[in-house]
Amino acid sequence: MTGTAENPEAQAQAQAAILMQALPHMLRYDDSIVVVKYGGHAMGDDKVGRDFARDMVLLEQSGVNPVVVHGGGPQIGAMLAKLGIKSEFSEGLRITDRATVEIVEMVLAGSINKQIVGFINAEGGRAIGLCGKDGNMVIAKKVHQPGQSVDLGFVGDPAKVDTTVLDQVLGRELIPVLAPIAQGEDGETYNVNADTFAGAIAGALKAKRLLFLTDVPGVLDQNKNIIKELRVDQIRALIADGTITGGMIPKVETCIYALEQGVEGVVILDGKTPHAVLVELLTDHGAGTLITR
Ligand SMILES: Nc1ncnc2c1ncn2[C@@H]1O[C@H](COP(=O)(O)OP(=O)(O)O)[C@@H](O)[C@H]1O
Ligand SMILES: CC(=O)N[C@@H](CCC(=O)OP(=O)(O)O)C(=O)O
Repeated sequence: MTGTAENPEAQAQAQAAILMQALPHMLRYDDSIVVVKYGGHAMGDDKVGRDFARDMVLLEQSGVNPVVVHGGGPQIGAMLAKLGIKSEFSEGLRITDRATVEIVEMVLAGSINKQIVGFINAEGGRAIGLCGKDGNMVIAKKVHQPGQSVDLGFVGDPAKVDTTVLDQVLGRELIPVLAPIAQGEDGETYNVNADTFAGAIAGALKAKRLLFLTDVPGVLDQNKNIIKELRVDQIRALIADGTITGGMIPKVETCIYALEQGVEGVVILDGKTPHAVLVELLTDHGAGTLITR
């Protein structure tokens, strides 16, 4: 038995000491923008969703301006399977025909977006759910994969980002929650990879941090140990020697893009670890892999 459980005063002192440890970190991020990409694999069950929402509300209350960009790849896959629509990927991107894009928009901008908004509001925050179409925030252009003959259909990359709507929302105790759906100049709806969307938003907002919540502790070396810090040139070497593969390649490429656009640092971390975002931003320990220029 620790003394604190029997001694409420000592317990309160211990709690106050923990709060004080967070002060330098709160000051560091005060009034700055942190974009958090919440991946479909990191979403898990309702408890994980509620914990994530509480972290966002705590950040907002600490003076940080969080912007959530969510994915939902596994959830789209489950809905397409339920409807009997076959789905395939080419180099990590979902081949998206007209029937598929309707479902993608329904799942991302509809159910997942509103679920996250609901979780944040239930924890005392005020979230506002948007997608790239709102206020022409993101204009997409159709993706053509070099050297590939396959037509990806309605898959887009962010060609233009207009932050007017976000500028209105940020700093007013509202937490924007963004679904990676955008309109093209041709008026069509495009399915945008959530990592790419988050990178474009973080770049346009010149965010202090871009956090990728995924299903691994960070970038792992050949022995599966976490690499705590990486610079852009080291990333290129890790891709070249085969240490970074699969879904991690577009993720780290987005990191490089975001850093080039003026984001100060990008962190890849495990979204299923309780309070991963708070550990990263508000403790001395930190979490995941920090990538800087
Ligand atoms: N060096 C590496 N370190 C960590 N993960 C890696 C590495 N190389 C490949 N990966 C893979 O990348 C995956 C994360 O990418 P992805 O599945 O696209 O994530 P998300 O769905 O969260 O966007 C990991 O689950 C892992 O299988
Ligand atoms: C073009 C493309 O592949 N879009 C993704 C969008 C969702 C996403 O990226 O979700 P995660 O972050 O959970 O992977 C898709 O259709 O799955």
